[in-house]
Amino acid sequence: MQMLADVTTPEIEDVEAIISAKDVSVFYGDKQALNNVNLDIPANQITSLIGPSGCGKSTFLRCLNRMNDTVFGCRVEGNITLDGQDIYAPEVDEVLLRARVGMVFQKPNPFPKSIYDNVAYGPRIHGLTRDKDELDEVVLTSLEKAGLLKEVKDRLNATGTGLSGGQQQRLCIARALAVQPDIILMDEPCSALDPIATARIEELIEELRENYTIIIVTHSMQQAARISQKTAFFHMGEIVEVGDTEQLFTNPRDDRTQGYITGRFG
Ligand SMILES: Nc1ncnc2c1ncn2[C@@H]1O[C@H](COP(=O)(O)OP(=O)(O)OP(=O)(O)O)[C@@H](O)[C@H]1O
Repeated sequence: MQMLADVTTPEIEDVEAIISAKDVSVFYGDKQALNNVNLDIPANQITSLIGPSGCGKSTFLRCLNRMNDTVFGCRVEGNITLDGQDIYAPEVDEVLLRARVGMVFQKPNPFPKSIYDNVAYGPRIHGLTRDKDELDEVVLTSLEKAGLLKEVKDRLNATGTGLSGGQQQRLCIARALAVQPDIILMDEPCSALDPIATARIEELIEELRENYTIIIVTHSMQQAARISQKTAFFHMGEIVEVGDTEQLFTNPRDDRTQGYITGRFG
C-alpha cells in the first residue's frame, strides 16, 4: 500500500516521458552536487525545478543537454534518455543534442549582432535552410513564436543588445526556437526582468507548451504554481518530492517541502 501513496497524479502519469533521468549524480571535482536523482519529464508540459540556493537545480538542468560537459572538473554519473536514447552515449553529437534541447539563461545573452542575425545564427551553423528566402521565413516565424515580431519587424537589422531586457529574453527564446528544438531548458529566465516583462515571458512559456516541452528552474514559487504542471523540489542535491504542481503546493508530502513552500527555510 505504501507504493500507492507514492505514485504521481493521473494527469502526469498519462503523459509520456520525453526525458528520463535515472540515478543521476554529479560531482565538481571531489564535491558531490547531485545524489541519485530520478526524474521523468512529461512531453508538452511545463516542469518546474524548485529548491533553496545551491541545492543542484541548475546542475541538473545542465545535465539534460550536456552543458556540464563544458564545466571543468564536472563529472556526471547515471543515465539520461531522450526519447529512449542515452544522451551520454559516445555516438551522440552534443551540438545536435543542444539544438534539440535548447537553453535560455538567467541573464538575456543576445549576441552583439543584429536581431536578424541572432535568430539566423543557429539555422546557419546547422545548415537548416537552403536559401535566403527560407532563412527569412525561419527568422520571422521564430520571432513570431517568441512574441517579438510585432515589436521588431521594422528594425531587424538593429542590434539585439539594444532591446529592452524582456525583449532580449524573447530574442533569446526566438534564437532557441529557430533550430527547431523539442525541449527548452530555462534557468531562471525572468530573474533579471521587471514584473511586466516577467508576465509576458510567462504567457509565452504557456503558449510554447503546446509545441514544446519546457523545464524551468525558478526561485519564484508563484511562478512555478502559475505555469507548471509538474514540480520537483530539490534539497541538498536530492529530489525530495515530485508531483503534480497543485498537489505539491497545496498538500506536500514531505516536511522539507512544506518548510520551503511556507518560507520556513530557503
Ligand atoms: N562550476 C562549479 N564548480 C564547483 N562547484 C559548483 C559549480 N557549479 C555549481 N557548483 C556547486 O554545486 C552545488 C549546486 O549548485 P547549483 O548551481 O546547481 O545549485 P542551484 O540550486 O541551481 O543554486 P541557485 O538557485 O543558487 O542557482 C552548489 O554547492 C554549488 O556551489
